[in-house]
Amino acid sequence: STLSSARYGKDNVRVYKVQRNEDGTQDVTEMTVCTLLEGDIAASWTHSDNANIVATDTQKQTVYITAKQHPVNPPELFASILSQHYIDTYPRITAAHVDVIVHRWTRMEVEGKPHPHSFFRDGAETRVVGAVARRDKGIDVKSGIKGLLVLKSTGSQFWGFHRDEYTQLPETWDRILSTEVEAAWNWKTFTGLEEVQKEVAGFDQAWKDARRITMETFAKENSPSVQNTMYLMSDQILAKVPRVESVEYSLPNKHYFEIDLSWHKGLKNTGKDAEVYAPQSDPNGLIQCTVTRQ
Ligand SMILES: O=c1[nH]c(=O)c2nn[nH]c2[nH]1
Repeated sequence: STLSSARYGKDNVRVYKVQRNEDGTQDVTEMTVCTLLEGDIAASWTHSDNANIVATDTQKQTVYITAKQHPVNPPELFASILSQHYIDTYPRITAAHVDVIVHRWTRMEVEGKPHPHSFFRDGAETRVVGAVARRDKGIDVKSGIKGLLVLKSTGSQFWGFHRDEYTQLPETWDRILSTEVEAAWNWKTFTGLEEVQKEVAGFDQAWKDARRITMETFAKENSPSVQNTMYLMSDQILAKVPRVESVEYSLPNKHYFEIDLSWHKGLKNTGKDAEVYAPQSDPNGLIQCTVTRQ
């Protein structure tokens, strides 16, 4: 046998960092980090030789120390610093993958004012980042949104699709549309940390733009399909963020089925009379795309 590929590290490293500001307010960041290393490490798999293995526990400690000694925001900067650390520190490591999931702690409004040090978790939505530092090849950064659950009660259609003896789905010009947004945008490779540092303001702006574009397009478009709507979202993000080379969406179609209640005294609850629906846990549609610059 031959070892065709290998990477290893520590997953689910939970990190919280507080920033105590001059004005007495405090900011918090909570993330879950995964680091995976590649390089001249095959001997650990094939010859029980661990000489070049940076232990996963060492990687966990490195996450904590890096979070203490460097900014954790924007997550693209933190992930890039952490991944580049492995290339700079361990000659046998050739690639370091760092994935960061940032959880939401939204500042509370108390008596009409932002509270200096109290926050709440407004949803399972996360901001996600993947950074890969490769020796002598720069740093690739992928930013994204996960778990943003949205629904619209109308303004969604699906008709004109192929019909044959397997097709039961009726065409619709007015349906509920719900999805859990997974979106990502890939940045042009950074030559190194200096170039990442120059983009720091751009990372937060891009995340705000991508999140706004996603929700605005979802809300405003009378969607002819999930496919078309996600393409319009991607196109706008590419137009807004010149340094992004491609945009990816993966959108489950979380169905809400009409319930025919006509068996009960002729109760009308389908078509234009539909008001009570059955939300479906499964199965779900899944629509995916990658859109790149022309
Ligand atoms: O937006 C949609 N796209 C599809 O491909 C599909 N198939 N069934 N329902 C659907 N809705």
